[in-house]
Amino acid sequence: MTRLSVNINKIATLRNARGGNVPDLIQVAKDCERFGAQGITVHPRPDQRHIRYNDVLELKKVVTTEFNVEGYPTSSFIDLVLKTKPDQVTLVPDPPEALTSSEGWDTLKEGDFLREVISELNRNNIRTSIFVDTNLKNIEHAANTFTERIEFYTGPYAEQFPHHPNEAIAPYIEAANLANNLGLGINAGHDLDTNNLHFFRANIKGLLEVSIGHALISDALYWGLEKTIQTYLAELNFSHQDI
Ligand SMILES: CC(=O)[C@@H](O)[C@H](O)COP(=O)(O)O
Ligand SMILES: NCC(=O)COP(=O)(O)O
Repeated sequence: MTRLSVNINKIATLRNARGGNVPDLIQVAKDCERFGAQGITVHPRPDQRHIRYNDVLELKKVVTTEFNVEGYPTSSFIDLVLKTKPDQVTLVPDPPEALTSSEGWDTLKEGDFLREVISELNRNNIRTSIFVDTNLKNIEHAANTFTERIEFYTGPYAEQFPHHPNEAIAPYIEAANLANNLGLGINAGHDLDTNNLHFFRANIKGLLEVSIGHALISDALYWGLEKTIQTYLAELNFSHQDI
């Protein structure tokens, strides 16, 4: 089964535009779960332009599904997640000024750093996932970092999919096979949407979780949040009633 974790960064972007509490991030997280989401993802960035550190702490109090916090492991991020104790932390190698995530870890070069951070999270019973591209060397070395899971950066897949779907998925199939052989759990995310999700899910063996924000929240403007979440769940091959 592939779980859908809804990334609610964009709800915070909208809220922050006016300085008040509309839309209410906490209520949206609860409603995503009520509509069938099996997880909530947030990615607090250093400038807190969307998710604020306090949001993470408040969300922890209400999220009853899997709570996944993504980010670059600065000392303040590590302090935050140790205090919050989410179900999963996804480590992403974003520089502070990044517009959005656009690459995975170099797991050889950053191996010592990742091992140190992941060991600390493991000691605190927090599952880790690390954001990676499909370079097989990066998958191989990911297995030496003590991480339980990897998250495939699916931006390049999403970009190529409309023109050459088979070419777009090929490196992910190969990387997923290697990850499965190495015993790494597989998550995926970035620019997944209703056009490209089903094909990705159908081709990647052992896909445990997708986290989706930008396209899903944009679709919700037209279809409403409930119908949108139902639609994404259907693309993942199971419906609300089956959960
Ligand atoms: C790791 C990843 O792909 C997502 O967290 C994505 O970067 C969303 O972050 P933004 O909402 O800040 O673009
Ligand atoms: N980990 C990926 C994520 O949470 C959402 O990415 P996107 O759907 O906003 O591109």
